[in-house]
Amino acid sequence: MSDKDLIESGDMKIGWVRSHMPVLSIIRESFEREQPLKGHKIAMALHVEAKTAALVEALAIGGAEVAITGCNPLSTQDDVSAALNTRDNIKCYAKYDCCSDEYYEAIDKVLDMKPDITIDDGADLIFKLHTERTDLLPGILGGCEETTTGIHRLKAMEKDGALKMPVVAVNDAMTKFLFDNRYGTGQSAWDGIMRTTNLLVAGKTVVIGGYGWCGKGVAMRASGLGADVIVTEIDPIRALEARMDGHRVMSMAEAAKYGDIFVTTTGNVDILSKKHFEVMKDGAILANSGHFNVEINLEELTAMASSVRAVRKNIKEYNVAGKRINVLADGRLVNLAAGDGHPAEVMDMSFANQALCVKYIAENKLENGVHPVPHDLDMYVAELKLKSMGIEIDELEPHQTEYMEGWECGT
Ligand SMILES: NC(=O)c1ccc[n+]([C@@H]2O[C@H](COP(=O)([O-])OP(=O)(O)OC[C@H]3O[C@@H](n4cnc5c(N)ncnc54)[C@H](O)[C@@H]3O)[C@@H](O)[C@H]2O)c1
Ligand SMILES: N[C@@H](CCSC[C@H]1O[C@@H](n2cnc3c(=O)[nH]cnc32)[C@H](O)[C@@H]1O)C(=O)O
Repeated sequence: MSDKDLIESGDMKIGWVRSHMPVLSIIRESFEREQPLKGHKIAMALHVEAKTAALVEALAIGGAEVAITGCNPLSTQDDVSAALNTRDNIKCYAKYDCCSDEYYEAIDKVLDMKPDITIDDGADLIFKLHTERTDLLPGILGGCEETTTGIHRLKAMEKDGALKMPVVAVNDAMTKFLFDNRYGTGQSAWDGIMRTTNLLVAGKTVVIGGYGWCGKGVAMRASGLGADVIVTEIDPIRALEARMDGHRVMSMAEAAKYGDIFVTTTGNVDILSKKHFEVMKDGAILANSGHFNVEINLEELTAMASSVRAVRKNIKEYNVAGKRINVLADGRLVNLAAGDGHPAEVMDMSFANQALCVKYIAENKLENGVHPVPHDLDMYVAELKLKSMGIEIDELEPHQTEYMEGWECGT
């Protein structure tokens, strides 16, 4: 594609999602009027695709200078990256399928702007700031973190006394994880798997590793598509939830024998490894929708395989003792590396939280450590979303408040 065609294609994608992100649009309009980010420099490492571009535009329109790169070597859409580079006060360094060196070089380039605010998805920028770029830490007002695993990583740093900046845990806003992780991953993981394989889900046995917010969504949609769902867990409560939601629950050692399609959503390593590959059926399909490329142990699978070949775009077939094991998108997030990521209406709420939290960091002096998203911001996003959907809800009447708060008439 020529540069002109790339930019045109990126602009079209951004225009489409912008018109389906009403909450972010309202925030963008207020940012344009009030310029709350004037003079701020924002460094970002997020999936560079159209919804992220809509967030980047809102921040730049709010007065900020923005530099962005990817947070996953396979999720960047080069047309969106090209379109972003035509905008004032925005520089994008992300490139699809970059090698590891290029990936980390781009993170350095973003940090070269000397940001005062960061936005991460997986804590790559913050990790770099605390290792090779510590000279920049005194200039940092704070950062935002988009995802569950990033927050685990930051809380571990905080516990060790290693976290030297404030970070807002955007993932933990209710208007983020209850919708993005559950309904977003629930839909987009299946979108990625179905468009990549062009196979039927109905009648298949689907094994979901992990029954957290992502796992619940992926399992719920698999059931809806007609699959027989098996869940694996390490947490007894979540295992019980899965069972009572109607799924079978067992160990992965057992489930590995039955699965036609496996989807990992744990944020943990080695959910699928040698002992599982050994007992899998011929033709099993493996996808990850959790974290980086660590949930499926591809090193072990490669070592076991007599041959590996590409059988379709984003599908590699490993021949293991005469059985074919198919891995989607090199074990990276199937919804982003083999699809377009979450639906726009879901990212609308996630990125509304990001925009409001960036403003919150710009306007408040926060202590070093991991901070929750302020409850009123979370509620504001929910209210705007409901309004954009044309939904009205009831309000407590004074006597109902009195009843709920009193103890005299409780029986
Ligand atoms: N694909 C996406 O777009 C997307 C969206 C949101 C979050 N994520 C990522 O997905 C992962 C899960 O996020 P979440 O919000 O669902 O987290 P969560 O903490 O709610 O759920 C993770 C679940 O995995 C379980 N688990 C951990 N180790 C396990 C093991 N060895 N076997 C079986 N289960 C195990 C945990 O008990 C937990 O119930 C994180 O890495 C997060 O960053 C991806
Ligand atoms: N960067 C790591 C960490 C997981 S990304 C998971 C996050 O991606 C976010 N996400 C999912 N879909 C999209 C999208 O379409 N655009 C931007 N971000 C997305 C979502 O909010 C979730 O918390 C990795 O690539 O493996």
